[in-house]
Amino acid sequence: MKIEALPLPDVFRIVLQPATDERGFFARRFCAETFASHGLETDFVQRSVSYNDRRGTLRGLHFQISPHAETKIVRCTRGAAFDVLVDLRPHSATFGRWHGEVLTADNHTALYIPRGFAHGFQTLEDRTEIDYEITPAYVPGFASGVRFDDTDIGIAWPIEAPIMSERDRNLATLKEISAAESFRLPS
Ligand SMILES: Cc1cn([C@H]2C[C@H](O)[C@@H](COP(=O)(O)OP(=O)(O)O[C@H]3O[C@@H](C)C(=O)[C@@H](O)[C@H]3O)O2)c(=O)[nH]c1=O
Repeated sequence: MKIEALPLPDVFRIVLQPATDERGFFARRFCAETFASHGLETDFVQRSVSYNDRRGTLRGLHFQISPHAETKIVRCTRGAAFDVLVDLRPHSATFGRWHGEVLTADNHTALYIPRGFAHGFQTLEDRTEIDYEITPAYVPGFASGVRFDDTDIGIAWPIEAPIMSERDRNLATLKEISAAESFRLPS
């Protein structure tokens, strides 16, 4: 497994290094020692799956507010998705900046998204499945998010007219979140 730094601090790409033979391959996709040596969390307490019927489905941008902010490992196990994370750490030099990667069932790539970031994705194929490893445990009342089309973030989503939940369409902008006392960031 290779752990590669990405343009935003503390975000990593995890790429499998398959040992291939005539049967197929074997590859490690989690190693506590390797993760710890890169300063990454090792105690993921929940695994979840997101199944999406249609190409163009967009979920996000989501985060859990403090003190239940989550660290996630995200991979695609079926189909393909454009996966996006946004730095929402108020004191970060890259606050408000986004990064996107294409994850597919075949490119054997996962993203490590630390607490303090918002996360979302848009599916590039029908019947796309996204697999999560999450820590700490999900707490429903602490779910929050920021608008997918916030112009201050400026994400270049690949497919127009996304299929989305009403909740996600009505999320606040980063400016609204930062200005309102009742809104809180993930850290
Ligand atoms: C996210 C989540 C939801 N749930 C429940 C709450 C709700 O009843 C149902 C569906 O939840 P949602 O509508 O929030 O699912 P969804 O819109 O897919 O939310 C997910 O979006 C992506 C972008 C992420 O980054 C995830 O962490 C998560 O926020 O599942 C859990 O039990 N555990 C979880 O970790």
